[in-house]
Amino acid sequence: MSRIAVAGAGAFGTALAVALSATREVVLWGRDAPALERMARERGNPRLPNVILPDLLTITGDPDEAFARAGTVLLAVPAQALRGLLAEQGALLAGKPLVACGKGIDLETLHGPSAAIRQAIPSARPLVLTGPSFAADIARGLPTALTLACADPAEGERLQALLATPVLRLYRTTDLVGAELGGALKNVVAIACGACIGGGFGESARAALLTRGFAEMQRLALALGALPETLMGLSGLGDLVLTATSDGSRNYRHGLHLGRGEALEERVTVEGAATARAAARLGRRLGLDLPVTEAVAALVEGRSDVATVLRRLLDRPLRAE
Ligand SMILES: NC(=O)c1ccc[n+]([C@@H]2O[C@H](COP(=O)([O-])OP(=O)(O)OC[C@H]3O[C@@H](n4cnc5c(N)ncnc54)[C@H](O)[C@@H]3O)[C@@H](O)[C@H]2O)c1
Ligand SMILES: O=P(O)(O)OC[C@H](O)CO
Repeated sequence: MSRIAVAGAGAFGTALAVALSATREVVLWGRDAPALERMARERGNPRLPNVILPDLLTITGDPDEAFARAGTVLLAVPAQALRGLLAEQGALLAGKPLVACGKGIDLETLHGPSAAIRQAIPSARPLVLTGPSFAADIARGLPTALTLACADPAEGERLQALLATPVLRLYRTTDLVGAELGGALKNVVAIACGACIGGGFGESARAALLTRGFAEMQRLALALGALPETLMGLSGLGDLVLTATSDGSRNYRHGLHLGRGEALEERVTVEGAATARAAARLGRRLGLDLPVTEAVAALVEGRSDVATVLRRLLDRPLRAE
């Protein structure tokens, strides 16, 4: 079965469905029936302005129609919603390759998406698709390169061929933990970088935060079993560079608003907020020093403000790099 189902009809799920439906049979499934009817009628998604949904793309709210005949399912829901989705649709998703496209750590279990899949649906085979990519760029057919992680090299190669397009270039790895942690943790550092610019501390300070934040990403990911080279690739450094320097990123913009003391955007997915709290808990559990992560956790929990957390970072004892 070469049919691909995409679960989650937000910006990213829709963008992936648009990109893949040029050459594959794709069905896009979501949970919000009125929004899906509107998308099917108007051939558009308000989260992706000016993108026309191809006629060949099937849009449905019926899980049976979406998943029963699908050979591969892409899971494009926010990290805090993944466990719920897996619990609801477990019977239809059993035994299939499930490609996690979300970027975050579950706040309750402290699991990344591959462990969440393994725990909820033991017969499913988890993969991770991650890397620097704005949904709008993918949907418009702009060139993009991502990491596809799969524990089984043969299955990874098969899925790489299935999901790559002439403009969506996929690199393979077997390091699921490294790929998913790079994608999750860069959102935390992006909030820090946005807050730095929003607070008026300048681009030199942002470069320092990006670099020291990356050191933390590596520290935590390696402690959890990731390979160093994965963090140096698209899913880690690559995505960090995009997300921590562009106000196209919702995480970076969240930081900008925090730094400026402005109202936060409503009904916008900001994965780094919950993931900062989850990563801080993991770091404390493992006895790791994660000062940037702790600073972002304090900001998003409202325990501190940008000037105070920056002062605290600067006042840390001097040390070797
Ligand atoms: N937007 C991007 O540029 C982009 C790029 C790469 C990765 N991602 C990742 O993709 C994930 C989704 O982000 P997005 O941009 O699509 O967010 P979004 O806010 O645009 O959409 C999220 C969608 O998930 C749906 N959803 C939530 N809980 C659900 C559930 N239990 N069952 C079914 N659907 C559910 C919502 O209805 C919504 O349609 C995030 O983890 C994000 O980090 C996004
Ligand atoms: O808008 P953001 O901050 O969720 O970032 C989107 C993608 O993850 C960038 O690779």
